[in-house]
Amino acid sequence: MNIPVSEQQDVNQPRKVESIISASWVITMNTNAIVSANNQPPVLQNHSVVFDNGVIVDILPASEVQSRYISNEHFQLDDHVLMPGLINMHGHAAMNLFKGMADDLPLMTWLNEHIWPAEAKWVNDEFVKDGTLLAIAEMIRTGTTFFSDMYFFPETAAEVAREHRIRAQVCFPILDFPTNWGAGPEEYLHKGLSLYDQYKQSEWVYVGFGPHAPYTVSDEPMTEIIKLSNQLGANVQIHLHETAFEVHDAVEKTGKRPIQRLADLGLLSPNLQCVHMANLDQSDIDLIADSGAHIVHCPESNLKLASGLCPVQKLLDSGVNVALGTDGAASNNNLDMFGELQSAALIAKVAAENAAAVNAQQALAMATINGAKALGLQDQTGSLEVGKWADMIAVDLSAVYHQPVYDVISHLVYSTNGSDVAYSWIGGELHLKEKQLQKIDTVHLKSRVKKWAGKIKRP
Ligand SMILES: CSC[C@H]1O[C@@H](n2cnc3c(O)ncnc32)[C@H](O)[C@@H]1O
Ligand SMILES: [Zn+2]
Repeated sequence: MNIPVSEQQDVNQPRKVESIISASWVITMNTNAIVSANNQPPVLQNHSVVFDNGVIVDILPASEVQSRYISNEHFQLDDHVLMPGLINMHGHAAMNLFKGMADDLPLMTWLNEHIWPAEAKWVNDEFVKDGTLLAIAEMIRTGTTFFSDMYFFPETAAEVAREHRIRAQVCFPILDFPTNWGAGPEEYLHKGLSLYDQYKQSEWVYVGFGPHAPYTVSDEPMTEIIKLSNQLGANVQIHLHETAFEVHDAVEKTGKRPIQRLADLGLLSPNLQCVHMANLDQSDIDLIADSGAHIVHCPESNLKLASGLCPVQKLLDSGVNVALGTDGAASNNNLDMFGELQSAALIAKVAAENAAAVNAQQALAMATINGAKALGLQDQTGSLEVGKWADMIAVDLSAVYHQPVYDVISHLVYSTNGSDVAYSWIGGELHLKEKQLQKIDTVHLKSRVKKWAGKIKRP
């Protein structure tokens, strides 16, 4: 191939690139490194990550970067940890507008008596537009670069994510009954498939199927979902085994535990993401492990709604991929993935009656590379590696309350929260700089949200 002389690279000259980020610590979460000696991902001291066209091109000691690369943009982040952006694998973004509306209730009372009536009254296209942007602002501010959503008006959530340049998996809802978004399963599937078509080439928005739960989706639509998702190779996300009531009620009505029913229908596959799984026995774990389906653990929602404890260590020991999600802000009540990964590490110890259960590295993996695996995008995101998207964040450890820093991984899991996130890049685009959102007009957003709050009020 003939390269024009003007474009030829002199091997001795520094290569011109889009951006260079140098930080005191770099945690790559490289998949191979995680399984290296002591299961400890390496912490690279004083390293630089170099990216061009939104993709990582090099990770090297900061002392070598000047001689190899040249860029108009070089961030020198002392006392910061550079790491992969967090992946929030389950939520209902627009529900941010219902935050604090119905607290201290168990799941079915919360849903039947508060949330579903409120959704019937308020949820429309405008609600989803403003609520989703509010959620995106919180997620970017606290370190999330990829989120998964399951809510009504998914075309609006997808558009808000696309417009604001955050990556998203948008699972369109399917239920047996009508809602403000559609008349029933046929219409949900029809609208969802056209949304899938719209984004099938996108590297930012991934459309998946969102059957709400086993107790709201009967066999006929479930079978249709299985057929269509297999044809397309699309992901499916479902709330599953969230409460003991769900499991007992299913056994009483169908003679089967919910996951057994779904297995018999043919839903279990590596394209399936099972959310919650807070009430499991060994037969459930075996079904998941054998199928290659993924689990999305939502520890804070499970605690708040008193749903149960997901046996994360047992699942990991069985070879199941466990990712992490916040669930919606009406059952959490925030979207801070640093808080979530701390909760995940702490609760696992009580659940397993073992302080060594879900150590800091495993918790961090759940919030990064395991999310990417659940999405089927582990070659694109979830760790900092050459050739992957530049989806990354820098966490500021300079505050007095972070001193001393012996082990940055311990700090990130046990003593950091989302407000310590100072920088965020998605596909190399700068979204957060010195803790300030760069692409969202928060003054305008807050005034829109205040208007909603004035109308909705807490009953
Ligand atoms: C089909 S759109 C999403 C639907 O799910 C409701 N929801 C929110 N959190 C939970 C949960 O923890 N379990 C079950 N359903 C949940 C949400 O309000 C929407 O109606
Ligand atoms: Zn949920």
